[in-house]
Amino acid sequence: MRNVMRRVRTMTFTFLLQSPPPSLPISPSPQFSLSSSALLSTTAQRFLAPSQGSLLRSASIRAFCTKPIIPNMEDSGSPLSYLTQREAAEIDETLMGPLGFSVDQLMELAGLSVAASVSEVYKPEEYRRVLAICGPGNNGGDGLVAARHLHHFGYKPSICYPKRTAKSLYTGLVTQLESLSVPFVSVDDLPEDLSKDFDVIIDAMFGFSFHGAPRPPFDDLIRRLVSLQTYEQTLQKHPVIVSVDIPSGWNVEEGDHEGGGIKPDMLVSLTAPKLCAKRFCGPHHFLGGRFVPPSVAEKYKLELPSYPGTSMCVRIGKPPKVDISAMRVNYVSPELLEEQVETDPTVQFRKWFDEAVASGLRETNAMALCTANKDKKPSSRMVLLKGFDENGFVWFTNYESKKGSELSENPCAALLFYWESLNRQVRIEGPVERIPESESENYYHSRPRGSQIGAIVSKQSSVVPGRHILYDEYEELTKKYSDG
Ligand SMILES: NC(=O)C1=CN([C@@H]2O[C@H](COP(=O)(O)OP(=O)(O)OC[C@H]3O[C@@H](n4cnc5c(N)ncnc54)[C@H](OP(=O)(O)O)[C@@H]3O)[C@@H](O)[C@H]2O)[C@@H](O)CC1
Ligand SMILES: Cc1cc2nc3c(=O)[nH]c(=O)nc-3n(C[C@H](O)[C@H](O)[C@H](O)COP(=O)(O)O)c2cc1C
Ligand SMILES: Cc1ncc(COP(=O)(O)O)c(C=O)c1O
Ligand SMILES: [K+]
Repeated sequence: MRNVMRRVRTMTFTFLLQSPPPSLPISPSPQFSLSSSALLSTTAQRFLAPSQGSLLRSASIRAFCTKPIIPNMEDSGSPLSYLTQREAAEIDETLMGPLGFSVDQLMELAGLSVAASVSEVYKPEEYRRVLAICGPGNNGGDGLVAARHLHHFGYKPSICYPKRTAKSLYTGLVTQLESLSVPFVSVDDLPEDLSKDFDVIIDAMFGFSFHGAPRPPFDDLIRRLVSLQTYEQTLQKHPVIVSVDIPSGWNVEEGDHEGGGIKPDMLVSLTAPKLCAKRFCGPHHFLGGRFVPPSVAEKYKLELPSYPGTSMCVRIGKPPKVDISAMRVNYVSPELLEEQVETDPTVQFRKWFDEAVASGLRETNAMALCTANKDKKPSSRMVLLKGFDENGFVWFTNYESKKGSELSENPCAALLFYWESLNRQVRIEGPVERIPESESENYYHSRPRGSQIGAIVSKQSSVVPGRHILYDEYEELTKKYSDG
């Protein structure tokens, strides 16, 4: 039997509620309040002062730098097709002619793709206030639909729709938004500086039928979006601009050929990117409009990425380069006070575990298991917690794996749970022992057949000569034990 149980006898527990101030000073400062974080150590049977906890953390941030061995990662940039203005219009006609789509359908899917792209990058907790600036054509319609979906996704949209189209499709979209109490703001009522009132601006003024130079009032609105870029240098956070299909004011094929146009942070190309998208330099280029039938793709020789799972959008182009040192989250957590915490850490763990399960977290029982070999060289990996009580925490693994042999050499481990949406982590440290073989057997037999066979086939931590070896052995064992 390869999959067997381990139990860690608990020696140290640490319950940590994460709510530090945005930046952690290296030494304690008056900024630290008692509620900023709390650590509970049962080994010492006392609580560390919150500032001590934060200080430890900030000190360790500066103290350690590991040099991992990083494999060479090739850029897997796949070819992409770009449409001319004429091709875009032709595809539109084909979809709504011989292919039987209605404009309402396509607009709904386009607007949903825009909302999905926005919510993939700009989370409502941080980018709640959305302004959709909608033009007179279908691009404007996409903006109206996107705003409705964003409302349902938890954003707070407002609409600027200065040139309304009298067709029932558009009046319907307006009615739908009004029924959600989404405010419509006139150009005159919009602040000159849009940076204070909005976190996201959806640019849905013009799409692929744009020509010439923008006419009023859109020229002025585009100017306001351009001027946001000059605020960028002075303000820490400025509203992000999300352009629908075409950055408004850009030539559909040549892009921002005169310079001085808007520079969106996100472009959501619909159906396929238009030629101007080659000039897009922002960090987030997405494709939406998951409705292209194969005949259209073949006719226009469209090379498009496939959409993942059930998603309405897919990122195209390289993911943005991030400044890792600037990545941070503002933790907003309730206080964790000594008197709120159970004296028995197992009881406290049960409480937090149940809350994590109730909050809908996936794989609440996934935990990092850290071991070290006899030379004190540490290693870690995820395993699943399969039970716990006052005697310890139990998981299954393979005795012959790396972790298995490390635990034989050095029967001590650290476990770590991180429940991100709750801002909580639990650290557990202690000696490890094998649980009785009968318990292992019972658990093994409770597993699904596929997992049982998989565990036998998998020689954990060893090099696999090829995928087929695993498949073949899996097949063989499935046949061998077909009688149950
Ligand atoms: N299958 C697809 O591909 C799908 C396409 N979809 C969406 O449709 C978009 C194309 O829509 P569209 O054809 O209605 O054109 P769009 O660009 O929104 O605006 C035309 C309006 O703008 C006006 N206008 C033009 N120039 C101007 C100027 N300089 N200054 C001022 N106004 C100007 C023009 O007025 P006109 O000049 O004709 O008087 C007209 O009123 C496309 O990009 C995508 O977002 C999705 O919904 C579904 C799937
Ligand atoms: C979420 C998750 C849960 C896992 N659970 C287990 C587990 O319960 N037992 C196990 O042996 N491996 C589990 N694995 C695989 C291990 O992380 C690891 O890849 C494997 O056990 C080999 O580790 P080692 O070479 O360090 O011994 C899990 C992986 C993930 C991502
Ligand atoms: C290698 C390995 N073993 C065991 C498990 C846990 O499986 P089970 O829930 O059947 O014990 C996992 C889960 O991801 C795993 O990846
Ligand atoms: K646009």
